[in-house]
Amino acid sequence: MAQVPVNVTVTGAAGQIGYALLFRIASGQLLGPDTPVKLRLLEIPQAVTAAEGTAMELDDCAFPLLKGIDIFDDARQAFEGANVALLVGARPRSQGMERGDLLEANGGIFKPQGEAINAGAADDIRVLVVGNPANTNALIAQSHAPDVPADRFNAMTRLDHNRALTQLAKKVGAPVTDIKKLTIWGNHSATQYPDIFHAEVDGANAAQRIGDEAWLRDEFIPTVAKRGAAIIEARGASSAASAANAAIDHVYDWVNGTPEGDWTSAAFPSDGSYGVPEGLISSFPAVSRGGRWEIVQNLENGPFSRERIDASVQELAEERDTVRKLGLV
Ligand SMILES: NC(=O)C1=CN([C@@H]2O[C@H](COP(=O)(O)OP(=O)(O)OC[C@H]3O[C@@H](n4cnc5c(N)ncnc54)[C@H](O)[C@@H]3O)[C@@H](O)[C@H]2O)C=CC1
Ligand SMILES: O=C([O-])CC(=O)C(=O)O
Repeated sequence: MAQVPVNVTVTGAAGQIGYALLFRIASGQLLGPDTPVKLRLLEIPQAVTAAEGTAMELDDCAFPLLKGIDIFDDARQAFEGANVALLVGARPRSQGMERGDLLEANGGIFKPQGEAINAGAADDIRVLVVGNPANTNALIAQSHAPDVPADRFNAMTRLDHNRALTQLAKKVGAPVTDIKKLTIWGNHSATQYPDIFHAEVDGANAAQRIGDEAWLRDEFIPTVAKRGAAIIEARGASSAASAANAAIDHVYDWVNGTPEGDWTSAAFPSDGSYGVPEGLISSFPAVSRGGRWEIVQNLENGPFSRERIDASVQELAEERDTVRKLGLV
């Protein structure tokens, strides 16, 4: 029997990540090679024509799995019947903008989008927020969708995870496929904590194999945490293809499950595990089973890790307090 297409809504569809993402979704890489998709693109009115241009190119690829493309400048329409929503469009930080201003500006985007998801998305909706500040934008959207289970709102830390995989693989001279059980904890920001204490290189503990805390503290962690800024510096624009790739990885694993014997990193509402206050959308070591994320439990975190997890979680709590004061959550 022919499968019913999955509705995938993408916001910021005419942006750089959108351009790198849409062709991969349409070719089957988001949900798998047997799942037909319909794209629902949301843009601001000024960028609708650009989105139409991308839609023309998508048509010109004749992707067998692509069963339709609709373009909207209205969130209610764009999220109608959505099964998967990738919230990429966001207000970038402009010069002189304080963090509070940025959070407020993004509240104007993510609050109505959360309401629109609540009003019209499909019962199985899964939302991944990519637009920065991703964790708190996800919290804003989630808090305006009271009828949707909170754990359907995720923020993306998979790009940080993938960055950490490659940095560690290069250090030990192993292929990335030999690295398992890495974790990004906390916020998708410079306070994030990439943790290799539980990671394995071809089955051996990574931290013990490297045995060099100075490298960990002074090279690995800052390289991963500040990679976004380094890309902006080098490229003159923020990461786009790698961000799109991470969004594909995140949703693919969420829907299809993570491989046995490994875990990944994803940000979703805390259940209080590892001392992260309940409800904060924080990154955890996570496996996906039956279409739901589960936090990997019972990892022992020493003082080096604890201090860094706490600092990033503290930043998330401060962002939550700021948006609370603004009446956004
Ligand atoms: N979580 C992560 O790991 C990463 C997050 N990002 C973030 O992703 C976001 C998008 O990045 P780019 O595609 O490079 O930006 P971009 O500026 O090229 O594209 C953003 C698009 O969003 C659209 N947009 C703005 N407000 C909208 C709204 N209310 N509804 C629908 N569309 C709207 C804009 O018109 C624009 O086309 C940024 O916030 C960036 O910081 C980027 C890289 C990694
Ligand atoms: O800072 C940005 O806009 C880009 C970003 O999140 C990243 O590359 O991790």
